[in-house]
Amino acid sequence: MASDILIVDDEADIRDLVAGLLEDEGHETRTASNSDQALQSIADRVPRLIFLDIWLQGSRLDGLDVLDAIRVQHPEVPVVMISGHGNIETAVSAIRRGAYDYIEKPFKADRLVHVAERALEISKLKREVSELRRRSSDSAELLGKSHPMNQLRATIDRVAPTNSRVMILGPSGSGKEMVARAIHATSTRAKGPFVALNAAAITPERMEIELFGTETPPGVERKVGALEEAHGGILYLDEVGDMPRETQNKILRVLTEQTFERVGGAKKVKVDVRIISSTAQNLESLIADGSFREDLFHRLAVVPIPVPPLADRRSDIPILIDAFMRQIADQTGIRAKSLSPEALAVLQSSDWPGNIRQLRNNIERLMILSRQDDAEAISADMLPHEVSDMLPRTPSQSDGRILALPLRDAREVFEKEYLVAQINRFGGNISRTAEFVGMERSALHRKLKSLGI
Ligand SMILES: Nc1ncnc2c1ncn2[C@@H]1O[C@H](COP(=O)(O)OP(=O)(O)OP(=O)(O)O)[C@@H](O)[C@H]1O
Repeated sequence: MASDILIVDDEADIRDLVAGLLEDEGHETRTASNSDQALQSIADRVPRLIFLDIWLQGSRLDGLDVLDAIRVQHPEVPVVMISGHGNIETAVSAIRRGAYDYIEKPFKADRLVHVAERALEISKLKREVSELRRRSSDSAELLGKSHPMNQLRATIDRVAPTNSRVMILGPSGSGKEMVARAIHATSTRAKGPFVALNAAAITPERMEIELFGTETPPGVERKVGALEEAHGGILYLDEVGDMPRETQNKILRVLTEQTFERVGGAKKVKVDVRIISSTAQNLESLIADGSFREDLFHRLAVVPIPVPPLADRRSDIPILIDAFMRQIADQTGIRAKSLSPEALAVLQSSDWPGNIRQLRNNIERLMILSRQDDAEAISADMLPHEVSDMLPRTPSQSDGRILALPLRDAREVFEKEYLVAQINRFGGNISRTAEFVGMERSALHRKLKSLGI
């Protein structure tokens, strides 16, 4: 298949020769005779493959500098260096700096064509792998039909196409990273990378290397920082609330200056990255006590997106359980089971401080524990203690039994008592009670009236 190939060489003969040989193989070629022309040509349209002369006479940058610029901006494009006779050492160091291969002048036609075909094949495979990765991350669908989830999805749809910096706020395990991935998947950067960095888990010294990468002498392998890795895509900074002050200063500098220097280097590097951050902490109180920079907060949280705790969207729990059972069955081969209405009600009534992650872990544990059991349905007494311990207690329902029953089972027995308990539990909030018991708000109102509540 015809591929767009850029040939960069200061010698017109070499440019014409390489172009001619590749065109004979059916490829399209463009040429550049110096570094600026080359960078401009790449900026106009990213080629599939680049042949790059190591010595670019009369150019602002030499071939290795152009290579560095390509590696930063378009790491997916393979670069084959063209080296003069006796330049092998430089060619080898170019490979260490990320060139795909080199050809030595004078080169044989079949060697040139072979190197080009192989480089194109490898880059095609890389594109396919990243496309598959992207699709598999897209398939991690945000589940839930509750009102808060619908609102969250609408917010994601609104912010995704913009370039605004988003801060996702919510307790641990509530799905903040999934929201960030959903924004990525529906944004104009969906084809670009999604790079996640947990700001809390990294010391300030290490943070600099992880974010900015290193500039090393030729021949020494360099670390590509998360900012460069995320070029053209999204950098997800997880747990910014736990970030040490020093790290906050460094991130603020990148956001204000839009450029950074690699560790050990002086060159300004510019990247095109959208930053999405998240925190489970209350940033307002961290700002009040001086442990989080207010200016950084305003720069990161241009659009704050709250993700509600699972306890605020209990009506999603049956959908989540069902999906997790199927996913875990697919992954482990353990047969998915159903839950008795009582077991489901207990799971729906529990408080889940660890949110969706805790729910998923418990479902996995339940499936493993009930693996040998012949019963079709998992009953309430098979639930781990961790789950029943999370049931909210009220003085009138000290054993949690009534709270644990869904409306459909409790109706005939103690409908009135059940509804009073749920209303008390949600502090008199009719909307939340209606959502929990699975009724329309107006229907619940009518029901309460008819029961004299
Ligand atoms: N709406 C959802 N639908 C399906 N699965 C979800 C949903 N939200 C979260 N999950 C699942 O719950 C788990 C935790 O989600 P995630 O890692 O996004 O949470 P988090 O808030 O970023 O956690 P932390 O604060 O610990 O970083 C993951 O396995 C994720 O796939």
